[in-house]
Parts: sequence; C-alpha cells; structure tokens
Amino acid sequence: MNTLPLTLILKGQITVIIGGGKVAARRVSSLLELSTRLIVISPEACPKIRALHEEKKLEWRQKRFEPLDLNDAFMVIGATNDPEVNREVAASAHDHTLVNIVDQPDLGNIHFPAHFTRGKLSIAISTHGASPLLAKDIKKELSEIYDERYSQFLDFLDDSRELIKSASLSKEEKWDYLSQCIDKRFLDPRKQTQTLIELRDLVKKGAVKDERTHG
Ligand SMILES: C[C@@]1(CC(=O)O)C2=NC(=C\c3[nH]c(c(CCC(=O)O)c3CC(=O)O)Cc3[nH]c(c(CC(=O)O)c3CCC(=O)O)/C=C3\N/C(=C\2)[C@@H](CCC(=O)O)[C@]3(C)CC(=O)O)/[C@H]1CCC(=O)O
Ligand SMILES: NC(=O)c1ccc[n+]([C@@H]2O[C@H](COP(=O)([O-])OP(=O)(O)OC[C@H]3O[C@@H](n4cnc5c(N)ncnc54)[C@H](O)[C@@H]3O)[C@@H](O)[C@H]2O)c1
Repeated sequence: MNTLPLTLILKGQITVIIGGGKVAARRVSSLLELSTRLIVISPEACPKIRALHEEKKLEWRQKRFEPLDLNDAFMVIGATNDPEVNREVAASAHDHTLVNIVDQPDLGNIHFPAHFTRGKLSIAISTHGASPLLAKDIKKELSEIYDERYSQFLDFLDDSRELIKSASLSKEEKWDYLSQCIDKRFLDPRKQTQTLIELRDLVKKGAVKDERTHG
C-alpha cells in the first residue's frame, strides 16, 4: 500500500476516540499535548483516561458508541475491543474525516506510526502495519542516536538559520554557513553560544556596511 507521511497541525478541532482501553490511552498520549479537543466514548475507561477526565484534560462520555457521536469530529479513532463496533465506526465517519481503526487499519485513511520528538525534531517510523514491533524497536535505536541534546541543537539551528538568512551574504555563502551548522560538533552548547555570537556580529557588520553603501 502506498502512503504519504505528513505532519498534522491541529487548531482546536475535535478528536473522538471510541473505546477507553490500553490502545485508546496510547492514542490519548500522542494527542494530549496538541491543540485538539479530545472526547472519549466508552462504557468503561482505564485509570489513565478516568484521571485525565477528572483533570478536565479530556471529556469521557460513559456510553456505548452510536454514529451521532462522530458528527463534529475532525479525527475519529476506532479503538474498541469489538471488531464489529470498530467496523461501524469506520462506516459511520464522514468522508472528510481522518479515520484510524486500530484493529483493521485498512478501514481507515490514516495510521499512527511509532514516533518520538526532540524539541522541534520529530521522527516517525512506519512499517505499514507489517510489524509494529519492528517500528517500536527502530524507534528505540533512533532515540538513542538522536538523544536529548537534539532539542537544544534544533533551537540552535533555528536561531542560526534566521541570522544567516538575514545576513548580507551571497546565496552560496548562506548555503555554506547553513551546511556547516549541522556538523555534529555543534551539539556542544558552548559551540552553539559562540557561533550565535559570531553570527549576530556578522549580521550587525552587514547592516553597517549596507548603511554606508546606501546612504
Ligand atoms: C507503532 C505503534 C504506535 C501506536 O500505536 O501508538 C503501533 N502499534 C504499536 C504497538 C503494537 N501493536 C500491536 C502490538 C502487539 C504485537 C503485534 O501484534 O505485532 C504492539 C506491540 C506493543 O504493544 O508493545 C498489535 C497490532 N497493531 C496493529 C494491529 C492490527 C493489524 O495489524 O491489523 C495489531 C494486532 C491487534 C490484535 O490482533 O490484537 C496495527 C497498527 N499498529 C500501529 C502502530 C499501526 C501500524 C504501525 C506500523 O507498523 O507502521 C497500526 C496499523 C494501527 C494504526 O493504524 O495506527 C505501537 C508501538 C508503540 C511505540 O512506539 O512504542
Ligand atoms: N493498533 C495497535 O497498536 C493495537 C495494539 C494492540 C491491540 N490492538 C487491538 O486494539 C483493540 C483494543 O485493544 P485494547 O487493548 O485497548 O482493549 P481494551 O480491552 O483495553 O479496551 C477496549 C475498550 O473498548 C470499549 N468498548 C467496548 N465496546 C464498546 C462500544 N460498543 N462502544 C464504545 N466503547 C466500547 C471498552 O469499554 C474498553 O474501554 C483490540 O481489538 C486489539 O486487538 C491494536
């Protein structure tokens, strides 16, 4: 099956999760920090979902699924332990809705890959359902290579890129600076600080030079 990995920006839309067990709780963890209103529909819920409901971080509606539950949903997740109910969830979702069915992925139009973040760095691994365990294993390997230092490194790259873009440099020079910054030695925070100072100086000098030549 051909699929396209995309990153999703949520802006307050509603996500409805049908089922309140282990897999539903995993989806909740992936979605909790995003700007989506989370609604869980299930007669029973695991302690994690109950606790988040108490803390008003999601809304748990203690009931069995019915198609009306999906009316305002932007994203729907069928995560019950009853394949028939999950099938009904897929069939009841509107055409324009993102649908994930955890036990019959082909009934939906999105899959959840294994995923981790390091600040602005986001790494997702998909096996198209062939082996979620391999995806989990590769995630572990990659998370050791791309360790916690990468959060700060990404902030450094973001800041340095802004400075390089605003400096009075040729296209080729900007490319050279951008390429140098991704070198592993800049994982060292002291190197990052030093480089940002140098880049700020470079931008200032360019501004002074521009003032001289233009006026
Ligand atoms: C990556 C991860 C992300 C997440 O779920 O958050 C994820 N599954 C994880 C774990 C996991 N899942 C399963 C086991 C038991 C071992 C085994 O069965 O192999 C374990 C291991 C464990 O639990 O440790 C069982 C299982 N999974 C699916 C089915 C149905 C089917 O295959 O038809 C069944 C059989 C159900 C049954 O029969 O009972 C289907 C899917 N699982 C996916 C994602 C999507 C494809 C991802 C991909 O391969 O690219 C997809 C298509 C769902 C989707 O559409 O989202 C997460 C790793 C967490 C992490 O990252 O740490
Ligand atoms: N995608 C994955 O990664 C993955 C991994 C493991 C298992 N699974 C599959 O996911 C499914 C769920 O697994 P689980 O471990 O979360 O199960 P679980 O038993 O922990 O939870 C099932 C939940 O579904 C709810 N439910 C049952 N009937 C319902 C209905 N009519 N309306 C609303 N809610 C209803 C229950 O109240 C419960 O909260 C299983 O079918 C399992 O085979 C998928």
